[in-house]
Amino acid sequence: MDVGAINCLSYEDFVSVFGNVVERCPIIPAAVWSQRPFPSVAALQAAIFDFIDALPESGKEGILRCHPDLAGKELRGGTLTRESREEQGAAGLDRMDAAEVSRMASLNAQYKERFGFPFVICARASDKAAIAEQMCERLRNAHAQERSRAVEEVKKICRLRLQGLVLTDQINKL
Ligand SMILES: NC(=O)N[C@H]1NC(=O)NC1=O
Repeated sequence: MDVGAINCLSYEDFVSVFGNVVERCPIIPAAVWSQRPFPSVAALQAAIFDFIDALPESGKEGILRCHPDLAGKELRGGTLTRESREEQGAAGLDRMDAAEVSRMASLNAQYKERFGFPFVICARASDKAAIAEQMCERLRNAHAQERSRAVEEVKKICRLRLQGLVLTDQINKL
């Protein structure tokens, strides 16, 4: 799909195509649809990022709370979104031994206890060993610093999901 086709979408179709570029937050594409026509796919992405940046801190934390745990019960139960399942699979999180699963569960729990939202990282840009390391490291961050770090990861995930949905020639480049 190119930017011309994107600009022709009804809001129902737009939300159906872009509804999960931010995990389980279809309100974001539903909100930015009214800014069309977008001059480029990069402009669509910028509108999504601006919407996120304009949210109060509680709204940003709300977005983080829409993310499933990494290697958590949703992965085991098969209830992840398609995008999340593919990303967690790409990082090898669906192929962990019992010790790795239990370490990840303990880090997820410590992180949630400390910050009140789940650990979020762009799994496609990482792997299971690096993710566990990052969890340990980021657990030491201050709350506000960690919230903005996690939102940056949401944007990385969004960029890759958008890329997967659009053509990547000049005008559509991100
Ligand atoms: N918790 C978390 O980071 N979840 C996500 N990361 C990612 O790349 N896809 C997700 O669903």
